[in-house]
Amino acid sequence: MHSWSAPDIPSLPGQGLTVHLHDTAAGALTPTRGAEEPATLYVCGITPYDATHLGHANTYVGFDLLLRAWRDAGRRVTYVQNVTDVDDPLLERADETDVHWRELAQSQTDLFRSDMETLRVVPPDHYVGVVEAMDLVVAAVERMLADGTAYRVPVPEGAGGDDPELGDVYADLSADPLFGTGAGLDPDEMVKVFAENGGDPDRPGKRHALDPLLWRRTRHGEPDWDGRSLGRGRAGWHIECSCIAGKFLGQLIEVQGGGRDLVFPHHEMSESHLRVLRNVPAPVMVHSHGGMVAYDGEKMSKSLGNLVLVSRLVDGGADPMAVRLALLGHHYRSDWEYTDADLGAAAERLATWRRATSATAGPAAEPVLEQVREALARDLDAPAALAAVDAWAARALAHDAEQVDGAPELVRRTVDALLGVAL
Ligand SMILES: Nc1ncnc2c1ncn2[C@@H]1O[C@H](COS(=O)(=O)NC(=O)[C@@H](N)CS)[C@@H](O)[C@H]1O
Ligand SMILES: [Zn+2]
Repeated sequence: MHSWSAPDIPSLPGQGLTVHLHDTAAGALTPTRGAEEPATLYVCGITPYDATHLGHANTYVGFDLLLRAWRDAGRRVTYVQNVTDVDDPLLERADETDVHWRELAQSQTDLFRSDMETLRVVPPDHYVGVVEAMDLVVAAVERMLADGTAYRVPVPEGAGGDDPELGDVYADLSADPLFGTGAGLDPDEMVKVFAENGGDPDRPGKRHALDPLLWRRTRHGEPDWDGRSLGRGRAGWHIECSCIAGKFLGQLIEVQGGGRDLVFPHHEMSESHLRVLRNVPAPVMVHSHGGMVAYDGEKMSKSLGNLVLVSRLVDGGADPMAVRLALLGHHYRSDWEYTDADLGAAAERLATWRRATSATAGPAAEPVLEQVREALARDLDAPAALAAVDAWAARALAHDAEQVDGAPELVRRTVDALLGVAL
């Protein structure tokens, strides 16, 4: 699947610092690797409907900072993102809105791509839909059945499909002694959160309540794919990301990223499947999660319908760079409530920065570059980076500092390359 066109990233003098990121599993700041190591990043992509709300955008702009900081630090990055272009919630939404699920997925993925371009988010090197990756999932699930780390559960009576005795396939989590060590939840909480996020802890025939679905056999009226020895059906949610990340990122996923709502069950399960398939204890080095964006007092989400869409803001006249700055004004890991005032304040900041960098001379810019680099290296502290640029702009507009030729141009390049904001 094609991704989207990449924004220019201007070069900067010198080189960025080693990026430290908060690791959800360790609960601590963790250094990512040095310039000599190729960087591998997996960020879970959208389930394509109601795209692109500010919650989605908050997450992808957040990891865009990581990608930009890594490149500034001289690292070669391989970035992979999936699209969950078939899944229960997508099929439900397609039914509700009487749109064919393929059409819904296609149009919403197109809208997402154009929103990412509008926000100047650097595209992934591999943008992969689960539909096009179905064979990867079939091969992985056949392996797990052969290794005894997965098992079949009979399909409910009358669910439809050929040879129902083949059954759905579940992962046997007891094959992974490290399961659950990432999320920091006790067993009861895990069962509760699992059930709230598409899990089926009470399904008869399962060995353990938390065992996740790997392969769902054909059901009446649902799309299905050739599962070879599994029988026709479709991929489970978590194994999809294990397979797509595993295929393109080789032995180590340096950063597995997403919003905090993916910590459990999704990222815990995806990593568990990779441990079992690869027989390694730590397929993921840093577990990185962004905060939740709310609106009208509730987490912005499809089901609640309290969505603020990037495209609607921009169609309404908002400068995309003001939208991006509104997001950058909040630390990527913080939960926050979007208000229209956020956009207003960001538009003002944008106008101030544009005014301050329109001159040919201004206060020295090297300190700003250094402060922005330090801020991003410290767990992508965008608010601190914005404050450093604010301070420079105030001095530039007050004309109370030495006037260095070309300084405004270096500030423009710094803000563009590291924050993705075109002035
Ligand atoms: N309100 C929100 N605030 C911040 N991030 C959000 C919000 N809602 C969703 N996200 C993030 O946006 C990304 C896409 O979410 S999604 O469309 O529901 N799709 C999925 O979670 C799956 N396709 C991942 S494989 C995820 O990383 C999710 O954590
Ligand atoms: Zn995922």
